[in-house]
Amino acid sequence: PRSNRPKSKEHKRLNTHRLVLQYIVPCMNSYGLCIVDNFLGEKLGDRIVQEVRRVHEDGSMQDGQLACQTLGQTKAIRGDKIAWVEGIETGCHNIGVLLSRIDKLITFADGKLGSYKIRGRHKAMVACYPGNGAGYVKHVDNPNADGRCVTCIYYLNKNWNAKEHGGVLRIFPEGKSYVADIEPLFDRLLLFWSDRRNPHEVQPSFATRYAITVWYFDSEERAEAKRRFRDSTASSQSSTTS
Ligand SMILES: Cc1cc(NC(=O)CCC(=O)O)nc(C)c1Br
Ligand SMILES: [Fe+3]
Repeated sequence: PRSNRPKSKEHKRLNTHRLVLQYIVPCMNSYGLCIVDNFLGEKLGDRIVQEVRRVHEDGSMQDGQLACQTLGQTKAIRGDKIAWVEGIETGCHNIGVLLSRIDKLITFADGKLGSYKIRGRHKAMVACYPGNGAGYVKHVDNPNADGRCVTCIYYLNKNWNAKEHGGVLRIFPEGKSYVADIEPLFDRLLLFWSDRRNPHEVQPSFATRYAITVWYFDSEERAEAKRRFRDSTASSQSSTTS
């Protein structure tokens, strides 16, 4: 049947173009966040879930670094375990395909997402909330102009029921009277501005909750952040040597 006929390359390219220009760009510029459901389709989505499960079961995930230093009950602050993945490691091929598909979206959108010029990104952060009721305290991804401009999160959780499992990502768009409650649903891609416009939290999760996050850099802000970092380390070295 036509439905599973392989889409021509050109056909797929036009689909991406339309998705970006008619939906993602206007949505980001109006609301500062955007949800794309059924991003890759079930087959590829399933393969990515399998790879993430193996990364988790191989024990290659470490406890996420603390969102803020609190003595004693550190576990209560960060329950998620994370692993940094480029997508070229053995057994991570499909995670690599996901990253190249998100890269294509961002490249198509370049120049139209705010006034950002995006020329690079972080490695992907594969995260797992173990479902013990842990979540993630409210925070801003990039509060001090470290260069990150867009946060992209790909969710991998089939049959997720927020009533029962919690794990909702709640975004508090700055200056708005509403909050955005986003369920971490399978094959869902979420994009939002990484700066103070989008404080967010993960509500307590009561089932295993997987997500893959990539942060894209604005070239100017990133270069400036590197300059500031170089100056600060240089000055601290000079003060120690003097
Ligand atoms: C390590 C780290 C994780 C996160 N994750 C979330 O905000 C959760 C998003 C979701 O899974 O819905 N954010 C920051 C700023 C750092 Br750093
Ligand atoms: Fe975050």
